[in-house]
Amino acid sequence: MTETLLITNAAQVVTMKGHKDKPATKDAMSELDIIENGAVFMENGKIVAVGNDQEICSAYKADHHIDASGKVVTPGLIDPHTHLVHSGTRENEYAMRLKGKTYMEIMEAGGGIHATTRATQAATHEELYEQSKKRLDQFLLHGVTTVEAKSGYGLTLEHELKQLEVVQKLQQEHAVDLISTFMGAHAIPIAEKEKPELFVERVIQEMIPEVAKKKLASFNDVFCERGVFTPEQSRRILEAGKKHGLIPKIHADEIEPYGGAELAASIGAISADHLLKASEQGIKDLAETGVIGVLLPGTAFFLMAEFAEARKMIDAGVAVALSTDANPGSSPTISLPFIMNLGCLKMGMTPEEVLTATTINAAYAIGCADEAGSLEAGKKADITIFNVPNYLTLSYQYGMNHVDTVIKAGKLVVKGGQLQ
Ligand SMILES: N=CN[C@@H](CCC(=O)O)C(=O)O
Ligand SMILES: [Zn+2]
Repeated sequence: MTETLLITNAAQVVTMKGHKDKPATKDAMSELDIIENGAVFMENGKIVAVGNDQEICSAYKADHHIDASGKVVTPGLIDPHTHLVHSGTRENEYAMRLKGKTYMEIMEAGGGIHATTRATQAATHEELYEQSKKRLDQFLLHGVTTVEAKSGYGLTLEHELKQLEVVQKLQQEHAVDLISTFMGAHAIPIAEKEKPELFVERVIQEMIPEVAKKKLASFNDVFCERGVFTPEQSRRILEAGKKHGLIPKIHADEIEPYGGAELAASIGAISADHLLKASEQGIKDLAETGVIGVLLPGTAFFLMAEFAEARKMIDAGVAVALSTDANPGSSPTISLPFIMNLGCLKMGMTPEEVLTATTINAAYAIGCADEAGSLEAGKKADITIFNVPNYLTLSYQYGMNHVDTVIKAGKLVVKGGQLQ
């Protein structure tokens, strides 16, 4: 039986169309394709037509209607970098940092990622599932319909698989679409601190082949940072992933310039993430090779660090995407709309650019732009309706949740700001 739904009378429909083959760069990041007094018709979970209200309403009849008068319709937002599946919180470390300890000092003393690894290792599959499901519900309530999720708090084959299996189960059972990334190289376990090479070999020989065999991830990510994985170790881990069909991603140049952006460009990564301290050469390399810069301003905000140079990157031709980096240590938030505020206020981006960075460019950063990230015929009917009169208000009023309605694959999943 066909299921049809029509959104009518929207103050603005932001389609984001026109970025078919590649992410938006430079001026194209400001091309939103806005339809005033717009409408969207969808059938069986897919978008059929987007256009002016009168045209669409006279051409299509639907079983269900949503009146979007006075509201803004956008593609469902996409978060391309999260550490969704984990156990526990680290507010104690937050208090330590407020007194002057640094993120890396806390990690070197056995806290940080190690603390969350202990908690995640101790948690059962069911416990991790329940905690992560609650976070996904919150993402949905904030207008996000696709979320990338990394492992990396297991650090043994058994516990990395456990995290990835939770992602897989959530993908099957939750409305939000999940894209899975293996990140066994998130930290060197404390017990192996003196023999990092043994751990690198274990990631390469033991973990990557098993993750690939079980088809539990699409991407392979490494924390390339002084005191964690060197550029040379990172390269080996990412090359090994490539041999098993895992596409490289890199946590690059977060704390200091370390050649992460350069490595991302030379190895053909789909994205380089963080980039707070990316070098001039690194930015140039990303632009030339088309590696997407996934910027995480919530992390700079929460770690009280300098923000990534988004303006410089966009002007240099880097395709920029934005993400929450949702995790318990460096960015405990799920609010992608707040990240949009930070993009404008702290990184020199425009309201148009932050919308591009959380829709179509975010989709490209996790390889799903063929079916998400814009409102175009044939794509999944993933749609967010904001209770604001125009898109500018989204990045103007900050720290507020304006989400009214979310439609996922043609189904109403949030109505009046409430989960259905
Ligand atoms: N920097 C490395 N990984 C995460 C933080 C993980 C944590 O602190 O638990 C990040 O992207 O910020
Ligand atoms: Zn991260």
